[in-house]
Amino acid sequence: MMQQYLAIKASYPHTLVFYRMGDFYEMFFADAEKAARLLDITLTQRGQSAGEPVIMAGVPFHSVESYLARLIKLGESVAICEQVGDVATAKGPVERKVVRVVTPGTLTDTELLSEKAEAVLLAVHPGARTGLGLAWLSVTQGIVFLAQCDSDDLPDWLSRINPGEVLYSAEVTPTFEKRLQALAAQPLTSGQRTVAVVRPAWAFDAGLGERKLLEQLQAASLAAWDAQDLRDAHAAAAALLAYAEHTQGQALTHVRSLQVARSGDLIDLPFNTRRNLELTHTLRGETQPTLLSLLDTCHTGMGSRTLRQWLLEPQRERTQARERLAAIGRLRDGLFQRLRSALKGASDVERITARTALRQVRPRELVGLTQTLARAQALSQSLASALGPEAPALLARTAADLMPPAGCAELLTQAIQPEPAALVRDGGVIADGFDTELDELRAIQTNCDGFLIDLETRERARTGIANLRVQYNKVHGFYIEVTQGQIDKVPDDYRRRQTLKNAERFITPELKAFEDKALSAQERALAREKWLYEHLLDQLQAFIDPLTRLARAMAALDALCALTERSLTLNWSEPAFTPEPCIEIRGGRHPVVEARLNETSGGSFIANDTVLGPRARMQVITGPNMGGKSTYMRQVAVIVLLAGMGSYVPAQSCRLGPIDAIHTRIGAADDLANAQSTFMVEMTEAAQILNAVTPKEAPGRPKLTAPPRGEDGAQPRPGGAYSLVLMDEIGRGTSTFDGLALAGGIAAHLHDKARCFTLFATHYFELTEFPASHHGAVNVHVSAAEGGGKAGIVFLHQIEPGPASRSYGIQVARLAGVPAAVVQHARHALAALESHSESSRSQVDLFAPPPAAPEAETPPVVAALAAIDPDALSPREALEQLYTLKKIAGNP
Ligand SMILES: Nc1ncnc2c1ncn2[C@@H]1O[C@H](COP(=O)(O)OP(=O)(O)OP(=O)(O)O)[C@@H](O)[C@H]1O
Repeated sequence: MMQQYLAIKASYPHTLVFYRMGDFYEMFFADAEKAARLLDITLTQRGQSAGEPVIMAGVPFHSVESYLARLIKLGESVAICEQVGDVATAKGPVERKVVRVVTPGTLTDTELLSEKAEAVLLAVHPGARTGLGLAWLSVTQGIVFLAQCDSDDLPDWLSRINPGEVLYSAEVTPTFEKRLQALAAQPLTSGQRTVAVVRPAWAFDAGLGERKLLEQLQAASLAAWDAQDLRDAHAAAAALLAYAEHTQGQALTHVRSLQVARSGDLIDLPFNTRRNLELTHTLRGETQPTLLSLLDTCHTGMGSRTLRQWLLEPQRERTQARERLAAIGRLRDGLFQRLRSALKGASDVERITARTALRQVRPRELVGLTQTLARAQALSQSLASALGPEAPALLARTAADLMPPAGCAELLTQAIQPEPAALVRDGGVIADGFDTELDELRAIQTNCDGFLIDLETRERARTGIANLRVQYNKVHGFYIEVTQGQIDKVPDDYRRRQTLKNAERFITPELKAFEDKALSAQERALAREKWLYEHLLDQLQAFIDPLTRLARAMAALDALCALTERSLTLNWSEPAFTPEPCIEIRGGRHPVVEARLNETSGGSFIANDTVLGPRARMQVITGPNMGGKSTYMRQVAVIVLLAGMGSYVPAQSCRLGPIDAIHTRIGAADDLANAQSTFMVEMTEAAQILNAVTPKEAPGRPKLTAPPRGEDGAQPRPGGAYSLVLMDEIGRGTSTFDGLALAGGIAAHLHDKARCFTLFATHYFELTEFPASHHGAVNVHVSAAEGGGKAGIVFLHQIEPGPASRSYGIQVARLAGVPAAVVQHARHALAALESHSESSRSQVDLFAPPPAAPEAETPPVVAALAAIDPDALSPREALEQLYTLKKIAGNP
């Protein structure tokens, strides 16, 4: 057995091997020690192998899921090694095989997966230059995604893809490996870490990847997806698919879709934006209150996952958003309520379908699927009939896709018992009446006594032996017992089995046949059930594609119903998209802050307008601390994002031009782990934004020399899109002058050179002079009133035109409970500072561009050289010129 174990372990050197022995999964040697440490289970020793004691630790098979869950959470992978041979006939140890490998990126077990999030596997392949090929998939979702990106953008892609595992080649450069390992070790927004897994270099073969993709998609060319040239991504896909198949122990027949993610397709939401806007996690890493937790009133896990994806991956092109808005518009008239009640309690068809394709599906999941197919059919019909001929396209498609494939539900109902056992190996899964042989085998078990009584009666009548008895014992099995006195009446077809003192025992061909059946009936029934279940899985494979479509339609409908419900409950309105660049919001609110105020009855949220367009593309926002600057800025970004995903928005009205990215620099967090100071983090983030929003000078195009000014200054990027930039108190992490100078420089750059709408909140009053010299900028302030409350200040949270008159920092400090003596001291010091600064203030133009560097004079020797035309010179003249040049250069 140890030999068998060691041979298996050799193929999984870096994975814990769970080796099935009876009712336990055992681990040996180093695996046992590791598992004992991680799971806090007991280590034992038994026997010897190669002269060493065998150290082992085990977990009971019936509770294996909870141990697996803990190990996966710790980033471990586990190979599940089952007995596959026949225990009865095996000589030596029963044959065993690893049937699947459970890894963080390829989970399919419902028990191990979060209902609301996908487990994603990613493969990364550095190309010849600085590009990277990416390929990723969630095994339960069945879509392969491909992308090629710049190496510098890897962190943003990682944060967007949120993989549980990332695969890379053993032959990447040590620098790249180090960088990837470091990125993987950083917690994602979700607080989850990624496990980086090294795979052999040959697994990353572009040709192989393309072939595998074509095989999965059953297509002849990748051109239909415009993916034929993504060689680095093909290489990544080769490793991705091979690894996923390796973990599932079989082909991924349900993976039939491909999507190419191009960086220009989506509204960019860099890591900082996702974090600062608290889209899926709060700044503290909790899952609520966040924008997603507010939006997600879905009734199914599939719906929640879809909603999350819509939120995090809004498209720049607005067809999709328009379709969703049209669908919500139609659902709002009460239709959504009827549909939702049918969605409640629906099973996770998407995951069940994937598990069916992977032949891992459990009987009860199939019962859930059967019931959900009935719901889907009802949903499809009621949706189609409610919509009529003028249906929005998305809803019409959804209704069509929700129609279950013909024959699927019938097959399942006929095949599976209404309340089956949890596992096929326990029996009691296949329905009565589905298979004659199984029915017979079951009948033998249940009707055993009846058959024996019936046989006894018939044999008594046939032989005339009144005391003939049909009986059974463990040693001899079934027999017919006839007392010695009646022996002469025994018919010819009776065969003697045993002779006793007073009686003879016989067997007949009929009884022998019954015995064969009865004795093995239970075992055979179990075997038959297993076979029938496998056969059922074969038949179900034909339904995988329509079931996948049905699952996606159901998930989309659930997400749309949730958005509809939110739009009504929270009083949101439909955004309008316009081709010209603008952000015009009337009565905008921050939905999460508003919800919190409602919950805590902390007053009502004050709605605010925002108007940004080519004439006013930057707002310089001033006002007291606690006044609501951050809230206002975030609310604009959140509204833009919600509209981008195709949701109604928390505003009275909203008109939006094309937006290609949302960048945020808010708050300052020390990155102690990476030894970066608050100020360093602040500047790094600012630099990233400035680089991202500044159009790159394409070779051959005229240089952007003078900063463009006035109305024509900032032109939209190709495609007419602007980025939205939120800058909150930039420069505050250093000394006042440095900070102010940097803030002024950054504002000027964003205004003059970048293609963006900017909300620029600051405490530097000097910056309120910025709009005077920059025509695309305006001052706004959050209002506060003096005199009210015990701190002498009331926050009105209203955005008003013009700069703030003062900052109220001292009042806020008092409000926060700073001792009165300190507040008094500060007031005194403030008065002194203000009078000093008034008197010594010199006119400094903070925003003037630096003087151009003086033109370097052309050296005389170069000028002389330029004047020479070599073709026009005789050899002698050439020699003279050479002497002259030497003289000019000062060499006699
Ligand atoms: N429009 C609003 N209506 C009602 N309450 C608001 C509004 N905006 C902000 N608030 C409340 O004021 C609090 C402070 O807001 P916020 O953090 O946006 O202020 P701030 O001006 O950015 O402050 P600081 O300059 O200190 O960062 C919020 O937590 C919220 O409770």
